[in-house]
Amino acid sequence: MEVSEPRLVLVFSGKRKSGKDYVTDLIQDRLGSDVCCILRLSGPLKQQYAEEHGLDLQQLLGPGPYKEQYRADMIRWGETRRHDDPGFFCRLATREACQPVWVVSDARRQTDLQFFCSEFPRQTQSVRVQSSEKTRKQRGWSFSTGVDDAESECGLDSGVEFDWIITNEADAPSLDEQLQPILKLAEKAVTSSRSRPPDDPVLFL
Ligand SMILES: Nc1ncnc2c1ncn2[C@@H]1O[C@H](COP(=O)(O)OP(=O)(O)OP(=O)(O)O)[C@@H](O)[C@H]1O
Ligand SMILES: C[C@@](O)(CCOP(=O)(O)O)CC(=O)O
Repeated sequence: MEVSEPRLVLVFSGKRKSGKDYVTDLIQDRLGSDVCCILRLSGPLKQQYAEEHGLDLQQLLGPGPYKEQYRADMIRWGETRRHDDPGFFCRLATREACQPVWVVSDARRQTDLQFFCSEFPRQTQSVRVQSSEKTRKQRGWSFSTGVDDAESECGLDSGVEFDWIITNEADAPSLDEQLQPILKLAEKAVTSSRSRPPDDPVLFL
């Protein structure tokens, strides 16, 4: 299914090891990859960084400890590119997206959210994934100065009224239950995209 403009853009943010990738993978699994794509703003950043530094891109993209050795430097490297053009990685990450539902897995800065809100004001919904420090530690997180106290991790801690908050904890309601309203919204967006011409943007929210 190909559309020229997304019908729904779900912009996710959350602290390291809150489970952004886990939750966004679940959404794609429930909706199917023909209608839902996952867009990682860090994807093109890591790709260029890996090429310039001779690193293993697959490991940089994965959940393991490899990427953590390079995180502080990747943040600095990305910020020099964002300095002149805050939408640089947002544009690169979205350029080949063709499904009606876009799931952006890793917004970190106000400028990331502003990009989608200004490009797709009617379709964009912000989603925060939250987990306790205890749970994040169990998933491998530990505080790192220069990372966990920097904009990359704290840029969306305040000043945003999220449309949805997902609590990714063992004792919270199941993710399927918490994601129900978002999945319904996505299904509605997909249904409306089937009944309208592809380039007719739709106000469905
Ligand atoms: N609800 C869950 N049940 C089981 N495992 C989970 C759950 N949520 C997250 N995890 C696991 O915790 C680890 C961290 O999750 P994930 O990679 O999704 O976090 P993230 O917020 O994308 O982290 P980062 O940005 O720091 O890489 C992964 O190994 C993931 O499989
Ligand atoms: C360098 C950076 O893109 C790393 C993101 O890695 P991850 O999404 O946590 O796997 C963070 C940033 O851009 O500030």
